[in-house]
Amino acid sequence: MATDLHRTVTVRGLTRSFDGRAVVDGLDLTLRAGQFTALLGHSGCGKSTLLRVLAGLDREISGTVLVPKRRAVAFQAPRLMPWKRVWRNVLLGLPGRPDRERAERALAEVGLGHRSGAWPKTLSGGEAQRASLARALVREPDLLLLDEPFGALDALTRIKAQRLVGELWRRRGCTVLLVTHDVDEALLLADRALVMRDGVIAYDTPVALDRPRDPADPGFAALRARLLSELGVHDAPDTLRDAPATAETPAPPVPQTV
Ligand SMILES: Nc1ncnc2c1ncn2[C@@H]1O[C@H](COP(=O)(O)OP(=O)(O)OP(=O)(O)O)[C@@H](O)[C@H]1O
Repeated sequence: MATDLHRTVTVRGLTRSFDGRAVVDGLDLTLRAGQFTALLGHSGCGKSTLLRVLAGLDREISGTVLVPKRRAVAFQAPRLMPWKRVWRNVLLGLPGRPDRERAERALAEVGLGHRSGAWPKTLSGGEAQRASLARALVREPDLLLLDEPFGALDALTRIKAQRLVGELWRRRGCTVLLVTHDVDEALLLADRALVMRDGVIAYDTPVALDRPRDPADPGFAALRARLLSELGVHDAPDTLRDAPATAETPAPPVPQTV
């Protein structure tokens, strides 16, 4: 494991513009070694842009960005090459001779050791997402960047995948930045939550709750309400109080995502 310094992220005055419009606009951010941070914000506010910069996928920037050398990213779409078996997908882009055992160790870590020789099209959505996670883990990242990795999964698979990421983070001790639209997901997993707005980190709060997290915990509910308010979403209980449900007008679904 690298030293704390090598697992830290430091961003100062980061600006990224598209067609003369600054999507990220003088952003400052420090991520401590081993910290699990969730990044929330409205669609189009620049979360993925920031993540791509941290991943080294976008260098048309101004400002200072110091990130661990060993970093890996997993996206909402698993992005597996259909013509390569799962284990070869896991090793994609790594230098040296393909080492199937190495790929299988990473696949075993995400509970997919038995699908190593499969073709991507034969995997379920959750399995494909786990394969994509194995591809990130095989790089032994000091910084793991996750861009809505559970967004396309059904509810049950999503819960399992969230638990898996939580376990992997505890086991690996890497610094994690998770982009999500789901406030509850942020509070279940992260020990810090950020809200991005107007190209900067507009709100930054520790999530100092006992683990495993319990949405019924008053502290959880309070943070949830605060984050939803930062995101400009009215909290569900208030909405329900304002407009009590009747038999004819069932209660609206509880908003959890933005
Ligand atoms: N390559 C690009 N060329 C032009 N504009 C871009 C490019 N990439 C992103 N943008 C613009 O930058 C803004 C921020 O995009 P970004 O994908 O970072 O938002 P986001 O917060 O991740 O959104 P979402 O939550 O919907 O994924 C958007 O207005 C988007 O259209």
